[in-house]
Amino acid sequence: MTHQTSATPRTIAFIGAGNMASAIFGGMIEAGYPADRIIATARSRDTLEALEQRYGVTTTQDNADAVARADVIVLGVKPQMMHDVCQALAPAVQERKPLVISVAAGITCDSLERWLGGELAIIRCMPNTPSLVGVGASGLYATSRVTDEQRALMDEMLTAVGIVEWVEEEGLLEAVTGISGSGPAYFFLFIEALEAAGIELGLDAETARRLAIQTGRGAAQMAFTSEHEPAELRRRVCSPNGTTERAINSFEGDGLREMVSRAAKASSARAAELARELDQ
Ligand SMILES: NC(=O)C1=CN([C@@H]2O[C@H](COP(=O)(O)OP(=O)(O)OC[C@H]3O[C@@H](n4cnc5c(N)ncnc54)[C@H](OP(=O)(O)O)[C@@H]3O)[C@@H](O)[C@H]2O)C=CC1
Ligand SMILES: O=C(O)[C@@H]1CCC=N1
Repeated sequence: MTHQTSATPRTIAFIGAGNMASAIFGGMIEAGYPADRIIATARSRDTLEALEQRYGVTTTQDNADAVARADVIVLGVKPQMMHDVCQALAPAVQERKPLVISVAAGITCDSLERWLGGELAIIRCMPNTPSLVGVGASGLYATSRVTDEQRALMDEMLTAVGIVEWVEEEGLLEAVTGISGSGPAYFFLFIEALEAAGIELGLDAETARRLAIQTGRGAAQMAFTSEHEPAELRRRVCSPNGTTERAINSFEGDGLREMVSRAAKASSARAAELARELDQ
């Protein structure tokens, strides 16, 4: 990871360093970001000790202390915790005025700004867990106080762990949630189902799992690198009147496309619902 936008890497405090936040900073460190510029907070000492050991980051249970030392804060607690965590942090945030990034599903910039005491540069981010292996996909929205330099810093942080798509309307982050935020789970489910089908067809569990995972990996890699669109790649697997055609017809007949559309819309709608439920 290069640091063209800043001579000295910024100190970044991850408030609530759970699955998602640690996937981001784990990926950043893997890409070369200095671990001593990352502060991670959580409630339990066990969580923090595991993070220290695995990534070499600085840790503390004191969120305000982490904010006091940071140029950028990444809020990574569950949406249901966000109000209380922000209210407790408001004095430290107002004193330091860091760039505020939230990865929480649903919670709007308006709620965050109100809970943190106002007049802040806020970026809302919808990342996903494959950031941990450098293949993340993040959607980003910035409020009007965010400077070009802060956008560039955010790009630098997240392109180290995957692709970045900025959206110009905050509401579109709910669409991003339904596609790429929740999306890894859809693909894991498909792998689980393919593995189970392999077992039903007589393969042993280990073989079925290895074949299912490698097939998902190969298909994604081909879709990513090929000059052809996914539909063309699919057609190239289907020999006329062959085996794949039977399987694809079975999926189409069972309404796979409609199922995927309903699932993505359900995730997206839940993000909007969380925003309404938790705005206070
Ligand atoms: N998981 C995913 O795929 C994605 C998640 N997100 C968003 O990321 C956020 C976190 O989700 P996820 O990482 O899965 O959840 P986790 O439960 O793994 O992480 C939450 C972390 O917050 C810590 N925490 C809780 N309360 C406090 C507090 N008061 N002060 C400091 N830390 C605290 C917890 O610490 P402790 O371990 O000590 O309990 C835990 O480490 C959510 O808002 C979610 O919407 C966004 C995109 C994808
Ligand atoms: O399930 C959730 O609510 C979070 C947000 C997107 C992925 N995981």
